Amino acid sequence: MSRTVIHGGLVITASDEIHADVLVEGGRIAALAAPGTDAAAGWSAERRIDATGKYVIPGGVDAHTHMEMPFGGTYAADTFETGTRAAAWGGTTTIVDFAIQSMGRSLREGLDAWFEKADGRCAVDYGFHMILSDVNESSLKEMDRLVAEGITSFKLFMAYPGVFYSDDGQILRAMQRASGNGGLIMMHAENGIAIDVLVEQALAEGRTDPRYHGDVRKVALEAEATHRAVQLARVAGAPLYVVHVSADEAVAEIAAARHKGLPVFGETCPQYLFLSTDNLAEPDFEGAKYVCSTPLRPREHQEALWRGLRNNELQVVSTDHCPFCFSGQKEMGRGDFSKIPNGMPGVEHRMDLLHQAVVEGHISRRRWIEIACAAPARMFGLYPRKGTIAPGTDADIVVYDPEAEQVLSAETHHMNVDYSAYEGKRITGRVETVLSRGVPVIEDGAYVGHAGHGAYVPRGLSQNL
Ligand SMILES: NC(=O)NCCC(=O)O
Ligand SMILES: [Zn+2]
Ligand SMILES: [Zn+2]
Repeated sequence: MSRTVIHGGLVITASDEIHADVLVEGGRIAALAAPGTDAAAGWSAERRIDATGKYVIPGGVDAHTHMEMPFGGTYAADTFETGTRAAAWGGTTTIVDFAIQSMGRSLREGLDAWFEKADGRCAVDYGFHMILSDVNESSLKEMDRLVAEGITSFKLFMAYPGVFYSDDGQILRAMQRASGNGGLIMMHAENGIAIDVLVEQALAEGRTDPRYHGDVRKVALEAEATHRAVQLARVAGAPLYVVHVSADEAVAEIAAARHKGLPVFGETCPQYLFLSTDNLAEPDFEGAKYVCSTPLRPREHQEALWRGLRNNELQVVSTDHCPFCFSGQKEMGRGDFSKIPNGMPGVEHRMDLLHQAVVEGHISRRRWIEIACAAPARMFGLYPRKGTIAPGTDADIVVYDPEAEQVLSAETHHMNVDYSAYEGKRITGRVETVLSRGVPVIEDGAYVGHAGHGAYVPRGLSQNL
């Protein structure tokens, strides 16, 4: 069994910061010992990593990605191969992607298609959620079987009528089913019926630029849908996880539900924490790069999101990585913002952007690891195998240099997309080494992994409840 020692670093988990030497045996962490143990005892190992002055942190868990997702007549530009490689570059060692049930088809067909896309192609480990597009008696029954197989979370949409949309009755039925089988309902909370009216009116009045995408997807319509989702979950007796929360009033809805003791959880994404409607308003159609749903909000919303993350009103930061190239894909919406494919790239930058948030004082180091590693792992039934550093857990480990300086750019990123949403942004901190189940994937600033190393991980029930 191959052995690796990481010595001299500061091991940071969601609960502790300790200077320790870490021994990896095969794919697992075998021991943590006082600093200097390795030097004194001479642990036998094939590989020694000097982490002096560096952080030793769990690999990131990104619980919201869309590799090769079909949307608006095109596909998200990252494949499982390119997207998981980019994830590895950024210190993320597990993704949970969304398999999609097509209208009129079974969950199984959708799931099989996603297994086919991912199998043998991933650089790091992966699991699946299931998007329910067609809630009916048979798909409800299938939910039970999927939960038993390790697909333990289901996304429903209150937006996108005619595509992914479920009405309140369908949502209630799915939540009731989840309350019986232990599954977790993830909600895209925007009132899509009302939004479509506003889209139609905007286009009829000649308001066609990307910034109107943000205008029509009103804060009130995110807050209203969030409130409705909470009440439906309450009636069903089911837990609820609200994805990509962007608006202060939606955070308030989640906080109010949690205050009442309801099992309601919230996720936000780096784009809502670092970008704003100013980006959507960039001239020459450049705003299209920032079209995603829920939309970017005015800067004032960011403080509520940071506060929510600090106070545990929001538990997780995922990327909602869903990249479309500016050229040829985002451009499909020139003259009609509603035809711009929704989604932004980000899987590579989440750990760095959140470290920047530590540097800027928004969150503590341990909260960084909680929201990016431990909480998503617990929320989606992967903990403690993923999301922490402890004996017996998978050796998904990042050696992170907190002093290194870097500038994010499309010139240097590894995502398969022709722009960076963070072009020119300076970051203090950088991933130096990444191990996935003990195997080096990033070493000395080079990718040393391979497609197919990443394994499918069936998940348990959510442990956050
Ligand atoms: N978020 C987004 O704009 N695209 C991906 C699909 C979704 O998460 O709703
Ligand atoms: Zn969504
Ligand atoms: Zn998404």
